[in-house]
Amino acid sequence: MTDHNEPTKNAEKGGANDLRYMPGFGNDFETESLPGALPQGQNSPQKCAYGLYAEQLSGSPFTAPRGTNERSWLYRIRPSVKHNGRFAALDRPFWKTAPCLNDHSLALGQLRWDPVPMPKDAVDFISGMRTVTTAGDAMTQTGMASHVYVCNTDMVDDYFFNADGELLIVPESGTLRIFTELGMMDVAPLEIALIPRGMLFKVSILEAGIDGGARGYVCENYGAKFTLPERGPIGANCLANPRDFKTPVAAYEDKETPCRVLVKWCGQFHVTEIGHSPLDVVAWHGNYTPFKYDLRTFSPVGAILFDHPDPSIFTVLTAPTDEAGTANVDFVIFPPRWMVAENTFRPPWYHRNIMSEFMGLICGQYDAKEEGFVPGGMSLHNMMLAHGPDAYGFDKASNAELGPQKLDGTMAFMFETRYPQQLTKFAAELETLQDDYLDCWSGLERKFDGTPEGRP
Ligand SMILES: O=C(O)Cc1cc(O)ccc1O
Ligand SMILES: [Fe+2]
Repeated sequence: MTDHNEPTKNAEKGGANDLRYMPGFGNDFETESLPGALPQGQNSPQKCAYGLYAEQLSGSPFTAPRGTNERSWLYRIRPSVKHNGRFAALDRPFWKTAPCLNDHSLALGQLRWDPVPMPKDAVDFISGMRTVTTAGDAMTQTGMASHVYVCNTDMVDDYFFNADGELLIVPESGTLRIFTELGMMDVAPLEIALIPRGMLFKVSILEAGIDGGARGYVCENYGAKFTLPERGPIGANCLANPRDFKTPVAAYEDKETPCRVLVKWCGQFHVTEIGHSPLDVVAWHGNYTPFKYDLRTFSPVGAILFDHPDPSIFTVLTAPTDEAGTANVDFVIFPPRWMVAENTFRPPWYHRNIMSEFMGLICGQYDAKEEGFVPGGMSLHNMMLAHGPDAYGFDKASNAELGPQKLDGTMAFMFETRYPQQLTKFAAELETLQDDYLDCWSGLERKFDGTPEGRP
């Protein structure tokens, strides 16, 4: 078997960062691993070079407006019809799909978990996917799911595509090598990757992290594709800049041995056996592509005089709905930044929100919760359920000296959706669920005593 990835040919496992990428968000890219493999001036010549087959992969309806029309042309050793034989049912009981209602009997409340433990058995990126919440309805292409992946095994002859949505992958421990139809990406903690709906890929562990494996979070977006948020009065720069998104150059496997294609389709899993690798795309062009992005390149804009702005200022990617400003899901980060606001309670305020907030932590501490929210952990503050700083954080921030202060070495994030997030049985029964989470607010005592100063 050979991996072809020009010009760094045969990028072997272990060689992190030797892969090549093309910069830009939503660009029309072109790339070939063999010279002349990509037709010029047309998509579908009578005969393609090297005996390749031409195939279009459409990520939007043919007639979508120009700004949201996404498709790529793939030039491959065999067309995908040769990859999709007769499917058999496959059991992947921990990967759930919306609607998945009443899956547990846990009482309504704010929830927090310590990290998901690594299973003792061999699990790869697909069998190690653990759904925490589902929202909306995949069948109507609305909503999302929040997952955690825990894996300790490479996908070698197994390949996967998800017809139900795109996958936003947020590693927390361990570096992944993601080999997609359009090329290879190495993705480490503090980076994210996006795999478009319907695109085949496999995942191996390039550098092991926790327990000799890898762990992270995934947002499965059933709705409109993630795009960059409008910057409004911020102007043409800052937040996530388009050139920091990286799309892989073409790479292919020439492998004629037994392989399996796994598919998730309307919440069900299916498998078919084939005699070759489906990652056989030698050249491609188009704008329906996977990409990765380094969260350290996000340029935050924030409060430079007083008050705490809404966290939407930290939106990296947004998946819109038809209702203005009402996201199917937003991917928001809380990156290292300077806090300088005067006469201000600087951490997040207490609040209730129509949107439902799933949070994870990649490293460091989160300013509203210095204790109890640890890297690899997660919290769920669902539609209209009150939350905010714990008692310790409130006290500390209410009495802090308000000089310039850098929040450093930290990266939290939020999957925030307009749809209520339904808990799975797995999450409700997870041993790392913190039974005492609500106690973090129990020390918030009455300070009102009828005087303007209140009780200290
Ligand atoms: O709840 C949270 O911790 C996330 C959050 C952060 C913030 O700065 C403002 C609102 C908000 O929901
Ligand atoms: Fe919140």
